[in-house]
Amino acid sequence: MIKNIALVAHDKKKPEIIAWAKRHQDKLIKHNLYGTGTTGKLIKEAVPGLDITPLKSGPLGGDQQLGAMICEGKLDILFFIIDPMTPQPHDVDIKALLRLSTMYNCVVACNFATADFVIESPLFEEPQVHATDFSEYADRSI
Ligand SMILES: O=C(CO)COP(=O)(O)O
Repeated sequence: MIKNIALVAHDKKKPEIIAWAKRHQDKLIKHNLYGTGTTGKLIKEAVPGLDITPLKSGPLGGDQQLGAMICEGKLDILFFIIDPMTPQPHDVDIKALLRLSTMYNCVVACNFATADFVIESPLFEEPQVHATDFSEYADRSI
């Protein structure tokens, strides 16, 4: 089952996500890949086999673009490697992205331990089963 997958890492985590993507390229290559601008560009340069569609850079709206994809059901898995020790100018966008991922039951990995679990899971190749139940928001327009 082909999935839509996003790869994102904060600056200090970029060398690690490049190495991680290289290590898992045989699995990633079978899916539609997206990345925030800088992360996507760096992975594409380092791992030319991976055809990543670049969005805007995170601080310039890329995180928001991913949030919009999640709302529209266009993203299945988000590898979002966060640097917890560096303040980010777009902290509100990061929070918004994590909130929407939670809301829409999108699979999210914020560190490499979880990223490994997700990519090694037998469910990685299976159709997504956890649709969000919006019945409690029936009074809202969805
Ligand atoms: O800031 C980011 C995620 O919050 C990542 O953006 P870049 O990939 O453009 O550096």
